[in-house]
Amino acid sequence: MSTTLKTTSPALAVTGLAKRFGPRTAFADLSFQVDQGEVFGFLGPNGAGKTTTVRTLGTLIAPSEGSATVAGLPLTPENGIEIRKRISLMPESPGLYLRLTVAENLRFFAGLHELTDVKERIDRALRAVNLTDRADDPCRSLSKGLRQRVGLARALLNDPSVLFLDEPTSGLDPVSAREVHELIDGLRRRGVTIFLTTHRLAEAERLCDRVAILNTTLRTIGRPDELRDQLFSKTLGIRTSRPLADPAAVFDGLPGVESWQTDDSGGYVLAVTDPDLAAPAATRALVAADADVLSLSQSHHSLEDVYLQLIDTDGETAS
Ligand SMILES: Nc1ncnc2c1ncn2[C@@H]1O[C@H](COP(=O)(O)OP(=O)(O)OP(=O)(O)O)[C@@H](O)[C@H]1O
Repeated sequence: MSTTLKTTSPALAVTGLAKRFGPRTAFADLSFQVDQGEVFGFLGPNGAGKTTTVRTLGTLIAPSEGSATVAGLPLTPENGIEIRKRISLMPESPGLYLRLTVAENLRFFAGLHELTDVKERIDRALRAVNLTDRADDPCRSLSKGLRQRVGLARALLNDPSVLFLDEPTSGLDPVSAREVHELIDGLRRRGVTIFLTTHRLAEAERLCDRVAILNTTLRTIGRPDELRDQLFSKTLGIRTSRPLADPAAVFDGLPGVESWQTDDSGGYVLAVTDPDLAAPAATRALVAADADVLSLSQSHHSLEDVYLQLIDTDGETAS
C-alpha cells in the first residue's frame, strides 16, 4: 500500500466547504482536517450530507463554496485526475458486473483507470481482502458480504493513500460486518487514511480515531472518549440492599464527589469529578456506615448517547 506523500501534510483539509443543489443545502460551513493514517468517522442522520461530502471530496461533484486539499492537492477541477490517482471511493453498493468473475471485474476496473501492473495489483488487492481463492467465481454467486469485499478490492487497486468508505457494512450481517471491520483495521495498520461514513455508532466507536457528527453543518468533532466527557458528567451509581439511614453523612464532602441524589430505583447517583478518587472513598464510607452494597459502578456513556444528544436537539432533518 503506498504512502506516497513525503510531507506530513494532512490527508484532508477542509475549509468552509458547502454544497447546494439549487435552494437545497446538502452541507455547509464544513471545516476539519484528517491526519494521514487516521480512521475518521463521519456520522449523521439520513439526509445530513455525508454522501454528498464524500462525493465532493472524491472529486465527483464540485463544491459550491469553500476549499479543500485532498491527499495533498488542492481540490480544483484541474487537479481532479491527479487526486483520483491518490484516492479511492467505495460507494454503499459495490457496483459489480454480476455475470463477470471477481478477477474479470477487477481487470475491467483496472483498465478503466488505466492502471499498470494489473495482474500484480489484482493479486495484491485480492490478498488484502482474503479473496484469492474466489478470483474465478462469478460475482453473481457471491454473498452480499463477499461482494462488499470485492468492492473493497476494487477500491484498493490503485493503492490509495486516502480511502473513502460510504456505509461499508450497510446491510451486512454481524459476522460479515466484523470481517469488513478487520479489513479496515488491516488497512489502518498499513497507513491508509480512511474516511468512513456510517450509521452504526458502535462501528465508529470501535474503528475510528476521531469522529465528526454532521447534520448539514458540523455538530462536533473529536475522539469518541473526548466527546463523551464533553457532553456527559461522570457519575457513580451505587445500589444497597437497604436504604442508607443517613446518606448525607456518607456522601457529603467525599473527595472527588460534587453532589449526590437518589435515583428512581432507590439507589444513589454521585456526580464525580474524579472517579478514581471518588470510588474508593465512597466504598470506604459505605463500609464505615455498615451498608450492604450490591454494586458500585461508573457510568458508561456510549458514542450513541453522544450522537443522540446532539442530533435530538436538531429535530427532523429534511431529506
Ligand atoms: N443530486 C442531488 N440533487 C438534489 N439534492 C440532492 C442531490 N444529492 C443529495 N441531495 C440532497 O442533499 C441532502 C444530503 O444528502 P446526502 O445523500 O448527502 O445525505 P446522507 O447524509 O448521505 O444521507 P443518507 O444517510 O440517507 O445516505 C439531502 O437533502 C438530499 O436530498
